[in-house]
Amino acid sequence: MGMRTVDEHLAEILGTVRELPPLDLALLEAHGTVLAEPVSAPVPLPPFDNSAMDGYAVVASDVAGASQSDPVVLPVVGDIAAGDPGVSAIRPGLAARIMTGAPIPAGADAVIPVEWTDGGTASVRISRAAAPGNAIRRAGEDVTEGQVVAEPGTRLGAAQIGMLAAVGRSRVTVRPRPRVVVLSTGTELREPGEQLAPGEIWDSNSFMLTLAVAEAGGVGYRQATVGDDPDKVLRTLEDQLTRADAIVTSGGVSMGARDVVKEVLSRTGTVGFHKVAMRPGKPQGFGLLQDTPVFTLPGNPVSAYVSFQVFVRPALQVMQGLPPEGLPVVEAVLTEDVSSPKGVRHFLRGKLSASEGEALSVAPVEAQGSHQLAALASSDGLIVIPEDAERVPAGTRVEVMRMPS
Ligand SMILES: Nc1nc2c(c(=O)[nH]1)N[C@H]1C(S)=C(S)[C@@H](COP(=O)(O)OP(=O)(O)OC[C@H]3O[C@@H](n4cnc5c(N)ncnc54)[C@H](O)[C@@H]3O)O[C@H]1N2
Ligand code: MOO
Repeated sequence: MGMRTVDEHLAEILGTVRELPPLDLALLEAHGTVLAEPVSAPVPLPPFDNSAMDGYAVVASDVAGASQSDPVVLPVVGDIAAGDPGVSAIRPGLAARIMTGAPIPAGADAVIPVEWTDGGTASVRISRAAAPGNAIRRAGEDVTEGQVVAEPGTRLGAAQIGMLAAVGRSRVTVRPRPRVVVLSTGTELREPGEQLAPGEIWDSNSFMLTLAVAEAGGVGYRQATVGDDPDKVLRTLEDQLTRADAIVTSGGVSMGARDVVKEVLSRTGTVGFHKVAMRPGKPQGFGLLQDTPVFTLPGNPVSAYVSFQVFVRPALQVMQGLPPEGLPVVEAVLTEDVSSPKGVRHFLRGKLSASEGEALSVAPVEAQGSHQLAALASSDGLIVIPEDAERVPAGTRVEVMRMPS
C-alpha cells in the first residue's frame, strides 16, 4: 500500500475512465444528459415575420395622424390567425385583423394592438399612431438559419430541450447518464426503518452516494447492503456488472481483520488499494473489474462523501464527455484560524456566507470528525487546505468546493 497524492490518484482514475458511447434519445428522455452533437436550426426562428400582439395589421403611414380625438377609420378586409399559411395581403387604406403569432400580410408594416382601437370587425377605429415595425417579430430574430443552438458538451436542462424542440428535433445524440451501482458493505449495517440490535447502525452511505451520483448527472442504483462474507460480496459485484458503467462501494478497505472489499478485489480485477495523502478519505481503491471502473471508498460517512466528490464526480464527468472539473470551486475568506497536517490535502466542512458588499466568507463547522455526518449535512462547502499549508490564519482566501444543494 504505497502512499500517493490526491492528484496522483485522480490522474490514474482520469487516465482509465472513458466517455460512454453516444446514444440517440427521444427529447424527453434526454433530459439531464450531455449533448454529443452540434444542433443547428434548419430554418430561421421565427420562420416568418409575425405579429407580437392581437390587433390589426396596417400600413403605418395610414395611421400616422391617429389620435384619441382624431381617430383613423379603416375597412377590415379579413382575419389572420396563427397557423394561417401567410398568403394574405393588404393595400394602403385597409387593415386586417391579426392574432399573436400569425404571419404579417404582405403590404403591412405595423400591427396596432387591439387596445388602441374600438375592436371593430367590418371597420376599425384606430386612436393611436404606430411606427413602422410596431409589434412585428422578424424572421430570424431569435435564431438564424443554420445557427448552432447547442454545442456538444451542453447539459440538457428544460430550457435546452425546449430549444431543441423549437428547431424541430425529436431525437438527439447524447452521452447517456452513467449507471452507477452503489454497494455498502458491513455486517453492522441495517436498513433505515429496521430495529437496531446492539452494535448495529443504519446504513447511510449507500443512500448518500446513490444520490451524489444523481447530482453528478448519473443514475445511481442502490444495492442492498451486503455483510462481510467475501463470496457474497464478489457475487454481488459480478452480478451488477451487466448494468453498471461504474461501481462504487463503501467500507471494508482499511486495515481491519475483515476488510472484505479489499480482500475480494485483491483476488480479481485490477483494483489497487492505496493510502492517499488526504483527510478525510485516506484509504482508497480504484481499478477495473471486467472493464468496469470500481471505486472503493472508505466507510466513514464523511470520508465516503468527500472521496466521492474528489474522485468519482470528475470520473462521471469524463464518462459524460465533460471536462473533469469536479464540484464548482469558489474563493472565500476564512473566518477562523485552521491548522492542518503537513503533506495532506485537507477537506474541511464549512458554511459559506455572502454579506452585501463583502467577499464571500467561509466558516469551518465545529465537528470535523469523519464520522460526524450531521456536521457535513449542515455544511455547504468543502474547504480545501493544500498539502503545504499547516497553519492558515483567519482572513486567508481559500478555495471552497461548493456542495450541490
Ligand atoms: N488501524 C487503522 N485503522 C483505521 C485506519 C488506518 O489507517 N489504520 N484508517 C481509518 C480511516 S481514515 C478510515 S476512513 C476507516 C476506513 O475504514 P473502511 O473503509 O474499512 O470502513 P469500515 O471499517 O467498514 O467502516 C468505517 C466506519 O464507517 C462506518 N460505516 C461503514 N459503512 C457505513 C455505511 N454504509 N453507513 C454508515 N456508516 C458506515 C462503520 O460502521 C465504521 O464506523 O478506517 C479507519 N481505521
Ligand atoms: O480517511 Mo478516514 O477517511 O479520515 O476517516
